[in-house]
Amino acid sequence: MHEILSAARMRAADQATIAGGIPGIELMEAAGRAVAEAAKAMAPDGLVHVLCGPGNNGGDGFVAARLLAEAGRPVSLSLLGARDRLRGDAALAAARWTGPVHPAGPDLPAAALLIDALFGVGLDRPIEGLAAEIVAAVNAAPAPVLAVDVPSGLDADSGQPTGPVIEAEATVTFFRKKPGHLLEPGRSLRGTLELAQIGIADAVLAETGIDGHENVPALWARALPRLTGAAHKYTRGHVAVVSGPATRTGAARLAAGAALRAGAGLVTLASPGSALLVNAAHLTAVMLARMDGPGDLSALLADPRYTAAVLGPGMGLGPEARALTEAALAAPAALVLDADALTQFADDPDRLFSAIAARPAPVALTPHAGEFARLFPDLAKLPLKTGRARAAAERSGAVLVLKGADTVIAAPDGRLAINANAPPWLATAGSGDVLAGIAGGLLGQGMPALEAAAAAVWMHGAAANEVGPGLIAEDLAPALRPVLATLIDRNGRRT
Ligand SMILES: NC(=O)C1=CN([C@@H]2O[C@H](COP(=O)(O)OP(=O)(O)OC[C@H]3O[C@@H](n4cnc5c(N)ncnc54)[C@H](OP(=O)(O)O)[C@@H]3O)[C@@H](O)[C@H]2O)[C@@H](O)CC1
Ligand SMILES: [K+]
Repeated sequence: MHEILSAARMRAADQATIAGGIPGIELMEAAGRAVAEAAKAMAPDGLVHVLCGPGNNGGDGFVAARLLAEAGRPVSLSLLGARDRLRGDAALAAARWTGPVHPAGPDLPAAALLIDALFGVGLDRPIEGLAAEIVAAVNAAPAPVLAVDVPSGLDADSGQPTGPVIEAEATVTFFRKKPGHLLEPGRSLRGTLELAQIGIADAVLAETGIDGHENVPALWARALPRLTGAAHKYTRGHVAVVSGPATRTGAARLAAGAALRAGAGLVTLASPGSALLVNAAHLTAVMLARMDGPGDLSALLADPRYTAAVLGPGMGLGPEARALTEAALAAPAALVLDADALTQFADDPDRLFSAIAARPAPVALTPHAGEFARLFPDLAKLPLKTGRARAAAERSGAVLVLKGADTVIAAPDGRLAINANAPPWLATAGSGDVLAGIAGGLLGQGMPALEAAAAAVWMHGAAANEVGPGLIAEDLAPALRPVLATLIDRNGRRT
């Protein structure tokens, strides 16, 4: 249920189902029924006004209107375009509606609920003219809006509005979610999301292919590190985190604390001598090692007990900092490269990618949009965030975590997950440092790279939801405890 389908793949799934012998009108009846049920739950009484468009999205609206009326609800319906121009299943659905069909316009009745069945995945250009006036009127109306499939005006693949767009309280979509339900601003515009099954068999996915998955624990829970009775701290991995200079140490400490909370057995902060005292003053369970330059870091990481290293948070730019990252790339440990450790390669991204290709252990890159554009200037122009992440993972040979409110995680082999559990209060100073630390902690326990990165992003969002508004980055690592408790039981077994 967590696969994601583009608009084109969703159309292919509809068509394959219809070709397999299930009439399209049956799918539409099921879709309309799901919308009618959602409408009843949202507005238990009062008038429901259904706005129907000229295609099959409008057809779903006709079905929902009929079923609500049959259930005794007051319903009114308006249609954008002429009734005699409806085609196929939409025409069939309209023929079963016996109530009046009003011409759609910006004058809306005082309703308890508005159903937006104007445009679905068939939208292929910006909404304008009369339809745009209707969208504005719907958004200004006091009644909540239930969108059919996608809020009208939203591009189902990118999550971007194509122009005027409906702001919905809730959306009912069919068979599988579309990327635009999870990518911002689509995720905000669709309100709460309900996924309804309408008679399309799961087996059709083998034919259509998928565009990725929603990032949910089912994707990676089985790859979580397993704690056995025989576990001791040395079997749980040892993570090195590279500290910045004396005036910029907090970011690395945030990452180190998060790596420990994520389950790494040992975490060592590799600190320049000049920053040892300030780091020492703040550390307890995290250990401290003096590291004055790339030679020291190479010597430290040559010890195979170091299973992962995290570089970037607070690290700084310039040749010395870059030499540290080069040293880590040449070491055997798995790596998380974040922030400055990425920007260090802006002048020569191919140097980073060839170093990644030459090392056996995995690398996760965790850029935000700005850092991404420095490493992948051409890919940053691709229209879809999913396409940007996928292409960058393929080029770099690393697991790519393209951060944001809608973080996309992609592997070089094409696997991709869109994360959708991050609350807005996670956008705060130091939040990214904690994410890098969680990813390092999971990689250090031997979790495969895509799974570790996806799990880290999800846990980060879940921890932020535990904390709630007012969160500061220091709150995140402690909040991993209740999050981990939902994933790993007291016997160390994955739940
Ligand atoms: N049997 C099935 O397949 C099932 C489909 N299902 C449902 O169908 C939906 C997809 O239906 P769809 O493909 O007919 O497209 P839809 O979103 O209704 O819009 C296309 C219409 O709008 C028009 N148009 C487009 N853009 C426009 C614009 N900016 N401004 C103005 N007009 C514009 C375009 O006309 P055009 O002018 O381009 O000829 C066309 O008439 C899907 O989201 C789901 O809800 C479910 O019931 C399950 C079974
Ligand atoms: K719609």
